[in-house]
Amino acid sequence: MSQLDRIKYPHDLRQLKVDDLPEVARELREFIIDVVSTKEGHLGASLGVVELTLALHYVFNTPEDKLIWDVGHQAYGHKILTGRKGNFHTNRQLGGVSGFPKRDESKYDDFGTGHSSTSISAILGMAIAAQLKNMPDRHHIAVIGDASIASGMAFEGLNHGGVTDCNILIVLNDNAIGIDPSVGALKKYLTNVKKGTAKEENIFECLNFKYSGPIDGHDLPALVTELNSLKEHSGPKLLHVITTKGKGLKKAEEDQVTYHAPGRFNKLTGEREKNSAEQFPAKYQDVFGHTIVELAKNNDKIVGITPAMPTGSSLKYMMKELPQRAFDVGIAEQHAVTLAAGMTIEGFSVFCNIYSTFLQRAYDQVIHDVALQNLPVIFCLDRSGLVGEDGATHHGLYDIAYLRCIPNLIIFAPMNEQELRNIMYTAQFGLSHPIAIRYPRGRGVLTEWRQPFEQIEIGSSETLQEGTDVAVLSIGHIGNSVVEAIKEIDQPNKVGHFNMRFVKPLDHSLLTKIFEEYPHILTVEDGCKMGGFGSAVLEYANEKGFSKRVKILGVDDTIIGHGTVEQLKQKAEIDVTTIKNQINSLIHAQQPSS
Ligand SMILES: Cc1ncc(C[n+]2csc(CCOP(=O)(O)OP(=O)(O)O)c2C)c(N)n1
Ligand SMILES: CC(=O)[C@@H](O)[C@H](O)COP(=O)(O)O
Ligand SMILES: [Mg+2]
Repeated sequence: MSQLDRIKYPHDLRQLKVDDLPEVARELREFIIDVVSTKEGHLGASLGVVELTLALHYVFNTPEDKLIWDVGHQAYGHKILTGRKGNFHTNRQLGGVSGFPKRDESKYDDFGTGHSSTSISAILGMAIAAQLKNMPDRHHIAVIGDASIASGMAFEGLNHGGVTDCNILIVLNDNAIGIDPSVGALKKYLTNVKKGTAKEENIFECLNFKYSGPIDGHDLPALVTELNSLKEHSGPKLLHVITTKGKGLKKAEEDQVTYHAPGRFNKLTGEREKNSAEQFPAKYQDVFGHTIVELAKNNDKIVGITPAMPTGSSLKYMMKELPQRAFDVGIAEQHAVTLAAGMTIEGFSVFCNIYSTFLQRAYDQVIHDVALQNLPVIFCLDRSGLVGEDGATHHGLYDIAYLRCIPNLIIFAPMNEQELRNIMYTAQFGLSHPIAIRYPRGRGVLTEWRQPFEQIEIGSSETLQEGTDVAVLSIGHIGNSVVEAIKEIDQPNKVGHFNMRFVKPLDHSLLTKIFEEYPHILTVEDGCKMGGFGSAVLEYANEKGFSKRVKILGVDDTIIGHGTVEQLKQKAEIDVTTIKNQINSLIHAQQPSS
């Protein structure tokens, strides 16, 4: 039995001598590599904090002491040491262990994470509560990365924490990289601290934190000594540790961007599995990434912005080819939106690419800084709909609902790659309103997407087929599932299919015709039902006095967890089979009386 096998919970770890810990670290790293190499997931971040994870659980009395992992993609070691080693092979799979800390999964997961930069506020909340509850001996630790600490919310937490006497320890895990290399003035400052050339005053000390470090985050005895010493100091503290993302797997250390989440790989060599069908259909993100370069080469007013996702959004192509006009602003969604607003005022066509789930953080900026001033920012919302294995924290299910209620905003969802290109082409000339273009994670449907551009009329839909009994109104990529479903039914000529394209403005003349001509109406979307596209159709029908029933297929008012996109679509009942069954049952339903 290995050392690691003997550790079911941190209590077992604490029985070991410090000298035993490096061997546990070796085994833990090997175990993470072993599982992630076949089951996939986030790799580099967890490999980088193996020693830190062991040291924290060794020194502190978890779960009585509170420990929060910012983002949580680096918490695999934590999960394995806290009762989940046996199940870890189910990581990110349907019904299995979540890829992020989750309160209902373990009492060791003190706070649910997934989105970055929340840990300092949350741990401070717990620490203030401990004071109010007269629990002076409890320790409160947040581990946060160098990219995540540069985000506004983290600063807000530090700013507050520094004027308290709370027992909090912020561990800054500095590996100089986020998913892509870290950016910004703080990154430069931290680099100077590491080189020993920072100005006299330490930024964290100025904020009233007891600063210690930088120390080598892979040196277990040093970590244990430092943490034990910090444990004796009450009040706000920050420990700066230097780690290497991907530590222990050569390829992951050498190519940290790819090995953030590398997919399957050979656990001995680190070599990634080759996917022979990698070319077509193209990923939507790449269609965006290549198209913005193509457009920007002919239009010097085009600017691209990403908050810390150059690789995920594929803005990296523009950053390489037109670096003066493509900006990675770090994990700063709020700033990204308002920055875009400012540039738009100066006459630029700004494509602000933000994952649907991360735009949630910049909601007020979308309303206050963009929509109220009717600035024609072009939002590209990647990863809309169900994203799969990242699960609940990352699904882009709410954007239609949260954007639809904002005046001035146009909302468009392409059904395929060409529609994405065409709307980008259309928007670059400057619309009279801001626009949100939502598209999913993954691949489109076309074998040839680089076709000549065509302008799209705002508010126009596309009739894919006319029918007699059921009108299916789809929005975006999920329309392709409707096409498949119609192919599978016995009487396809009874079905009309309309690719609505715009959630806002809706194609009112088409809707009127549909309500007048079709006995049954079905709407299909890959977002939440409440306030979504189907709701918009219903509101229109209600306003115009159409009393026909509208059946809405979308995601119910419930949390959808992790699994493959296909499994989750089935669970949410927006998969091809459900669509087919719904159409069939409407074909066979009685004609409504009005
Ligand atoms: C609000 C938000 N924006 C973007 C992301 C996507 N994201 C996940 S991890 C990550 C980088 C985090 O870097 P860092 O904090 O340095 O941690 P490391 O991966 O280096 O351990 C980013 C940008 C996110 N999870 N949350
Ligand atoms: C942890 C995190 O937020 C990111 O790493 C996210 O998992 C990226 O998602 P994509 O794989 O869809 O780019
Ligand atoms: Mg980092």
